[in-house]
Amino acid sequence: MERYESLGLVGEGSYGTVLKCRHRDSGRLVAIKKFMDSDDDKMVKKIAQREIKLLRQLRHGNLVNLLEVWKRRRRWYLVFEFVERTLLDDLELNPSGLNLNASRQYLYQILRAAAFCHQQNIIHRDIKPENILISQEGVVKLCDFGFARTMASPAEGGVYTDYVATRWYRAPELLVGDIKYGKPVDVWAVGCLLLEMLTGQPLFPGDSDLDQIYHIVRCFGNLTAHHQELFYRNPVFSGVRLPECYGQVPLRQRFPTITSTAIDLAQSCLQMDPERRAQCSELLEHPLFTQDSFHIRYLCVCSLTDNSTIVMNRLFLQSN
Ligand SMILES: Nc1ncnc2c1ncn2[C@@H]1O[C@H](COP(=O)(O)OP(=O)(O)OP(=O)(O)O)[C@@H](O)[C@H]1O
Repeated sequence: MERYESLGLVGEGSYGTVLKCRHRDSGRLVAIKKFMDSDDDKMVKKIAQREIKLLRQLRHGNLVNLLEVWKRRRRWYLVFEFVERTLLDDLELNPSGLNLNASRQYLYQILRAAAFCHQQNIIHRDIKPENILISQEGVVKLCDFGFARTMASPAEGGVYTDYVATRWYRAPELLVGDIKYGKPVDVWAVGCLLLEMLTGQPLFPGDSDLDQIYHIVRCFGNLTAHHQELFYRNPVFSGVRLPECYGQVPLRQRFPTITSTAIDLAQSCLQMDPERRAQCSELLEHPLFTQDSFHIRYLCVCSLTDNSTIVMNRLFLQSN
């Protein structure tokens, strides 16, 4: 840590803090994620080790780049390239939403990041505005792999038992407690993000898990039969009835001014049945990105970092 000068706190998460720092020799700006004491707390240890393992495996222009890792006095330190702001900052500056071009440029890169993770059989499980970093050049970098994990193997029964995802972006299968979920949970979160970018407001701002289900049911109608069954079997909801939905308000009716192409993409993400949700790789081919004025240009600027191992890709975007 002596090699870095701290420039202040940029983030505080459940398992530690993130500091903006400058490398004293090179002057390079970095973000250092300092985990809490990991020897006392098993959860912190698990999250830190999982994040390190996955980040070492994941190198992509739209994922935050891990530069260095060390452990000192029972704490893990993760050094990342520094990225100027988050999508949450942009949304706070634009309370009535971002314009269509900005939204789809961000969305395209979020989908590239998620498609890459999915290709590697990794589910992010916590896609939300705070975890979308945006550089000065408009390059999106997905961060926070503390909850991400590799797909459960058939030997594990394809099941996951740990708790995931910030409530507002949580898919129906997670809300009812399905332990056999998969990549579609990230696709659901992406659908919520798209509409939040276009309106400036969270799509389903539930204040409890039950309220979250209510928001979803009010928009899309009843949960699937399988999810209803899981809900009634889940001890967390014992004695509770599923919200009855009178007067459904579909997306097109709720957002009449949003272009139908964007609504169509959101609908493909927000299918109640995870099996019916589109895959990220398919969504990259959606007309929202292939039609008229959307043009994306990649320029790969490759530069070797201090330890000569990491190649940084820069992505420049241009919209005509
Ligand atoms: N590389 C980076 N550059 C700039 N800021 C960053 C970087 N990485 C993280 N941050 C900031 O720090 C915040 C917390 O980071 P991160 O989500 O990785 O930590 P966490 O402890 O896992 O948080 P959470 O409790 O939300 O899971 C981010 O929301 C972002 O504002």
